[in-house]
Amino acid sequence: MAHPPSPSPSPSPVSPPLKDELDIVIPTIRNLDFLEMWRPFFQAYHLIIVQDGDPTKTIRVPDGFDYELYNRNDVNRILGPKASCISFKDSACRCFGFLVSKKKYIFTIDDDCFVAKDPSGKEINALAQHIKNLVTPSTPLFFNTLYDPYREGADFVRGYPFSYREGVATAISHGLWLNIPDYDAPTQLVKPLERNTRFSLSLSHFSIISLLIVLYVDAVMTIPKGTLFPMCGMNLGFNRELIGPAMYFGLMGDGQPIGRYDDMWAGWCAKVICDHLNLGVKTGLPYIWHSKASNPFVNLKKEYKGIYWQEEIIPFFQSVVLPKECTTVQKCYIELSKQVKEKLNPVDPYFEKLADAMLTWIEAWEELNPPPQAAAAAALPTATPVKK
Ligand SMILES: O=c1ccn([C@@H]2O[C@H](COP(=O)(O)OP(=O)(O)O[C@H]3O[C@@H](CO)[C@H](O)[C@H]3O)[C@@H](O)[C@H]2O)c(=O)[nH]1
Ligand SMILES: [Mn+2]
Repeated sequence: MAHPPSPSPSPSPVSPPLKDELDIVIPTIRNLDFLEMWRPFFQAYHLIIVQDGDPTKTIRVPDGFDYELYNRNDVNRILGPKASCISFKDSACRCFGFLVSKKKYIFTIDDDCFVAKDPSGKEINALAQHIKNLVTPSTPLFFNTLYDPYREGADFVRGYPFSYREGVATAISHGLWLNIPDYDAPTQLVKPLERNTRFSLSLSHFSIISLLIVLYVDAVMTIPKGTLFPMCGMNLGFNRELIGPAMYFGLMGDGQPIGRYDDMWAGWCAKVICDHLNLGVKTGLPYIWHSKASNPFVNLKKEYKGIYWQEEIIPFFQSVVLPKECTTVQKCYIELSKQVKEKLNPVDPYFEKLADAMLTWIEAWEELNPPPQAAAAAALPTATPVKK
């Protein structure tokens, strides 16, 4: 008789992907009860919480999470005068978490973003999808009409050059949102009730049910080289080793003439640099459920200058040419800062301040993230987080 099959060894518990190579960065002004819903997906990972606003306020973090928390006093203590480049009273403060992290990957999420469900009703593990997006190549050089060719069940279509099929390394994974889409204030004002949901039923005339099938698009696509995009920071993953120094969220909020363009600024700078360094940016899955409709009138006050400035900022980024000597993100960023100062200063003196802050950011980045050989030599003091 054939030997009965030996019982397969009980599968070792699968370790969450990139568990020790990824930090989750959360900017916050409120208690982090939202983490309860994310617990199954986030608990295995280290969190970096950047507390904005009043540092004397205590932020409640649910038990069982491994985290370090930084408030404004910590930012000032760790960066000294360089703290001037980290925004106050704006979600832009999140980039401090990118600075102090020591991991290869970052996932950043807002505290009013919850677990969404896909059309089958299954809960979406947004973190796992970002990881998939980041560890598979991008295709910025030639558009694949079946979108992500590396996805299960897809591939490159006929006519897609084989010489391009290896793709390029993916630097950024940009996720989307159900319920409250990331609209600017004017759009939010004119469409106060619009929700991006799988569907919503509205009864009219008691007999007709109109299904508002709004956008759950089951796709991940690479943003083509040479094309900018509006990067939203609320559901965003990136490879910190590939593009980290470009993920500066600018000077926003308190004391600044503009707010809520932090992620946009970072996205425009990062995309121009990704294009120059042949790195990829993806957008699409995963979706999160965005719950908070921030006050459009307050938002309008913060973002109105950005709404007309961007009509000059976008042509600037579209015209940026980075010299071939710019072979690292830092060199690209320093060159970009020079061009910002020269070409955007006529738009508003704010851009001279922003260009200087971009340089301060790079100095801070290099101080906290020295290249390995320099670190060994200098054994620089690293950030001493509030360990919990
Ligand atoms: O002064 C502040 C205000 C907020 N935060 C934290 O930042 C995120 C986003 O804040 P919130 O969700 O309240 O505001 P939204 O209008 O929905 O944000 C959208 O606009 C972008 C702003 O740049 C943002 O990425 C989008 O989600 C929350 O975690 C707040 O706690 C803060 O740190 N400081
Ligand atoms: Mn929000």
